[in-house]
Order: sequence, then C-alpha cells, then structure tokens
Amino acid sequence: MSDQFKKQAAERAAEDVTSGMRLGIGTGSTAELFVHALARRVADGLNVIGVPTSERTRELASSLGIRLTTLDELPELDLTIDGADELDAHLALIKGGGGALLREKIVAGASAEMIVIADSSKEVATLGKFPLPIEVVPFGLKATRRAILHVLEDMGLPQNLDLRGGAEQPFLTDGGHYILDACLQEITDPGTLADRLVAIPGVVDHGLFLELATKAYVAGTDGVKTVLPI
Ligand SMILES: O=C(CO)[C@H](O)[C@H](O)COP(=O)(O)O
Repeated sequence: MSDQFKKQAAERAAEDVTSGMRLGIGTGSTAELFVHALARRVADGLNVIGVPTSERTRELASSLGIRLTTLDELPELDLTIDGADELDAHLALIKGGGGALLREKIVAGASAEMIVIADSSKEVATLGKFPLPIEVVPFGLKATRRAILHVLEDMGLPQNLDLRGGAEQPFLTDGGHYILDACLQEITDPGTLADRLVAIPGVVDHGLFLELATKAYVAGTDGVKTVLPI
C-alpha cells in the first residue's frame, strides 16, 4: 500500500514541473517513482534539466532520458523534489535513510523551492523515531563519535549511535564518508541539535533538514494532501 501512496505523491509532484525548470532530483524509492513520472513527461516533450542527488539517481534518470548536469555547471535551481524519512508540521525533515543526505542537502539548499514527497507513514508530531543519520569523515571516527555522544548526553538525548554497515564493512556515502545513525526517539529541539552537530570537527553533515522544504505532497488513504509549513 505504501508503495502506491509513494507513487501518488511522486506523480502529483511531477505535475508541478514546468518546461525550462532547473530541477534537483532526490534519492530513495519515492524519488525513483518521481524520476519515472518525470521521464514520462520528458518523453512527451517537457524540457527540463536536472541535478541528481546521488550516483544511483544519476544512473536511473540518465537511463530514462532525462537531461542531467552537475551543480557546478548549474549552481542555482528552481525546484528540488525529494523523499524524506520523517516530516513534521513545520516541514522539518529527517533524511538520509538512503545515505545521500549530504548531496541532498546541498542540492536542496541551492534550490528556490523544495517539495517533499512521502506516504503518510512518514508524518510525525516530533522528529526522532527514525534514526538520525550523521555523516562523518572516516579519519578520527572514534573521536568524532565520542564528541557526538557528548552532545547527545548534554542535551538529555539517548546515546545510541550505530556505524551504518558495521565496523567490518562500513557503508560509504557517494562522498566517501561514513554514517553514524543516532536513535534518539524524540528530538524536541532540532535547531540546537543541528547547530551542535555541525560544529563537531569530523561531522560533515546530518539528516536534519530545517527550513528547506517549502511544500510536501503526502499520500494516504484520503488521497494526496498538500502540506505547507506552519
Ligand atoms: O533521504 C533519503 C535518501 O538519502 C530518502 O529520501 C529517504 O530515505 C526516503 O526514502 P524512501 O523514499 O525510499 O522511503
């Protein structure tokens, strides 16, 4: 069922794309459904250019005939469309379940608008049930991990931090970094947590996307609803 909802949200977002747009194209299963919907419109004559947020998305979009470039070639975008792991009523997000958070955030930050596409299971009152991905450089991993744990302790948050993929074969992002997933349950002050995490040397970025999304299409049993940040 959730796949059907993801498809409905993705197809609704594809309707918002108009000819001439410079698009950021997200990563994940919902974003992939958007890529398919966009490719159908491109085949019908829609003229757009896209910047993918991962190598995975680049391969799919290019195989479906969507014209692509890089953010270096096109540093200003009109619209990014991407999935999310969680969204709240302010359209604060947790992203990075697919490991593409850094490029996703850079691309969303370069875009005038960001539309989130999701099934209704992703809507939450408070962010944090989904583990927060924190992207770190491999050098000094243990020291960086300790510094993150210190911040979590200081903020009264649970100190559960897992290296994605495990120590034997850590997951590597497109940028060659590791991901630490923080199981926090309830993030009551995402702004402070975001600021404190990025201030740690060794932390590249984290999956809190604050004040980036301008609209969401959330699909569920009642159809696709439009959510604007409160
Ligand atoms: O942030 C992401 C990838 O880094 C995805 O947008 C997020 O994980 C949602 O994925 P899906 O659409 O497969 O549920």
